[in-house]
Amino acid sequence: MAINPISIAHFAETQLQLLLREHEAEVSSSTLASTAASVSPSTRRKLQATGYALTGLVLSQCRTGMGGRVVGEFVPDPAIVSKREDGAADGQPRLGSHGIRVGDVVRVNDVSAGGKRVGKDKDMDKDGKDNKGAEGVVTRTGDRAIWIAFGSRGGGGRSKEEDEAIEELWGKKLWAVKLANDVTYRRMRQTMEKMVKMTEADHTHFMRVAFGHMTPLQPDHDATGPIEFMDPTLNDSQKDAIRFALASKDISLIHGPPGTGKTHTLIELIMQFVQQKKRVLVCGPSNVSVDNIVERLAPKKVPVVRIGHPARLLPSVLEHSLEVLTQTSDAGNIVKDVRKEIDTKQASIRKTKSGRERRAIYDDLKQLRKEFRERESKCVDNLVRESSVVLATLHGAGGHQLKNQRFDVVIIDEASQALEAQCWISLLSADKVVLAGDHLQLPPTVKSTNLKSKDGNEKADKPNETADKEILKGVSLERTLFDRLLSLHGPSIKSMLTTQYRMHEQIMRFPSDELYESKLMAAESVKARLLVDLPYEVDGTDDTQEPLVFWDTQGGDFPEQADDKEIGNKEALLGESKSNEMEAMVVARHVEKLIDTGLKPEDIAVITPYNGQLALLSQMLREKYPGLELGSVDGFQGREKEAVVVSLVRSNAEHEVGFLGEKRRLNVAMTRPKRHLCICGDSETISRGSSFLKHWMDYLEENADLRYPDAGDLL
Ligand SMILES: Nc1ncnc2c1ncn2[C@@H]1O[C@H](COP(=O)(O)OP(=O)(O)OP(=O)(O)O)[C@@H](O)[C@H]1O
Repeated sequence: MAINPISIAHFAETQLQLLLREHEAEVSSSTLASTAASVSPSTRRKLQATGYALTGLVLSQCRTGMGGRVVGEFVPDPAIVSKREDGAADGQPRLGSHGIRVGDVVRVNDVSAGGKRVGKDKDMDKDGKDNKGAEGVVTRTGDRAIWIAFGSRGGGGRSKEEDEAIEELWGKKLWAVKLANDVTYRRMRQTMEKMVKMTEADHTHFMRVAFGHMTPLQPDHDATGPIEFMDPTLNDSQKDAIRFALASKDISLIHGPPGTGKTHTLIELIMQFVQQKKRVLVCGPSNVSVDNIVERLAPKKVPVVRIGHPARLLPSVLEHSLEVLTQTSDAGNIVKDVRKEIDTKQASIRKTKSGRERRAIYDDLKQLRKEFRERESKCVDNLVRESSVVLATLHGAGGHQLKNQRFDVVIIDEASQALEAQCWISLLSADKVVLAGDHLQLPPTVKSTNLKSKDGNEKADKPNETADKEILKGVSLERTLFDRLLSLHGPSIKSMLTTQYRMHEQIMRFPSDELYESKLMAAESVKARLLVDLPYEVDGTDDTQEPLVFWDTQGGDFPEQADDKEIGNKEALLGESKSNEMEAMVVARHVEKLIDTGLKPEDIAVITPYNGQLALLSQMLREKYPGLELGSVDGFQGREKEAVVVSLVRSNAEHEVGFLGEKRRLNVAMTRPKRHLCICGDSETISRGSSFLKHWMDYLEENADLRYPDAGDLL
């Protein structure tokens, strides 16, 4: 029987519209929108100062790197350096300070490419040729040089235009500018376009279930038989989740509340699939989420291959990267010779003056490259086919390496942090999916809409008749696949991990009761841990022997301030920011007292939902305690610390709580600490925000060590 079916084509069309709007919002909020080829020297310097550019470069050498990409080495322009006199004592010129990092996509351009030229030929050089520079990915940065890999498609698949663009850089004064990386957007768009075009007959069983045309099939436990777990440390809820995911015929969700060992569980699940001779594609929304799994899987000796640009991978997982395997494995030998030949030819272009000879070399190169592509694609295909486990980011799964590859199952970690369209990039290649995540923490950041809803997750976990309508109205990109499936099919498609290995029981109790149906249990090893029990010397004080402290600033002496000034780019997303200077002083004093006990600043995090407050707290604390971590609540998702101090900021006569009303944000804030959580806020204002906030304030009043700061004392 069908339940609230959603038309797949209509869904994809709506997503396309929403994605377009999101992309436009992203581009327009990006400083880089205005930095096409031509900018003035002062803008270039400004861009360097704000971390977006690196000026005063020349190309010093080129070689063919991994995947047949050309890697250019860029060094400071000797002319500029001698003028600036900032060469090092050893006479080697150094790059100025800049914010370009490994993995950034950059465009390298001739400084004279634009400048004063304006109007329609601003991107043209003197010959009227298009002069957009060369785009690449930063592979390494050093004091004296920066290395950039060119060739977007890799695999020697550079086009003639790309080659020429690189050639053009020789002998020129250059600068590099960071570009917005729109690969993710492009791949989502392609996937949605594909889904729009599908006919009914193209829809797999799994797709029909995902859109409510069919109900999920019953899990088949008989088919999987008795399971022998390899990891002896797994707890019962983890084992149940693994059994459930193995037996599922189409969709299963692993719901992992904070600290419950989602990744730990996924590693065993992957191993079990491998033992059953299944091919598994493992994805996550970020490179870090994927590398985290590669690192933990690698010691298990299963053949794994990680797809992705080597510059963006953790060094520890490089040996499993497809591009490295293409070179180091036996299969890789067949491409080596051709690459050498390409290198030699490439180098000879520079020595050739005559245009005719150059053209001849380009023709040869074209042939060689074709050969390279064919051989490499065969090699890549073999390597991918021979691997039981392929790992990639969700958008990486849309790359050419996985074209036409089918998998028995796709596993997506941190699925509740991915846009649904992003998930579908990987999902079209399999008939079964396992999603791991927690829909009660924050969804991915979306710029084109605002996360200000007061009851962001009110509907989660309940079959929701209006889910389909909502999507068709195009209300939200923030609704994740994880959340939508749960609403569509109800909790029978999920299995929840219930033992958490992070928080003291008293820190865990409120989120467990309020959001996780009181199902969370604190593992024996963590339930009673206090700061004073840390393995290094910490004095026993009111703070270090107390898991939960509430500094209640009620009474009107700790009022918030509206912060109109721009503090960071995120302001556009967060709206006008707020701060609270008096409350910041309470936070600072608490931090000082903790550090006075011997607690290391590295073991403390101060987090707040408001950027205005973050800026204020940074001014007060950053210099004094460099090891202390200061951040936004949103940015701290997925992290943990021994002690966490949360500054709630809001304190006003109108009882406005703004986006404290989003309980997923508060859930993230209160579930980061292991041994000590200190909340600073005005219970009067906050308890009027929502029933959730009221319950929280009541809980803190009853269970926390309640303290009332004296404003006079602080001043
Ligand atoms: N069955 C277990 N027995 C003992 N420790 C465990 C078990 N499962 C997980 N842990 C520990 O719990 C911590 C969190 O586990 P893991 O890193 O797998 O979780 P995660 O899914 O990445 O994070 P989170 O659960 O916070 O989303 C780790 O320190 C891990 O060693």
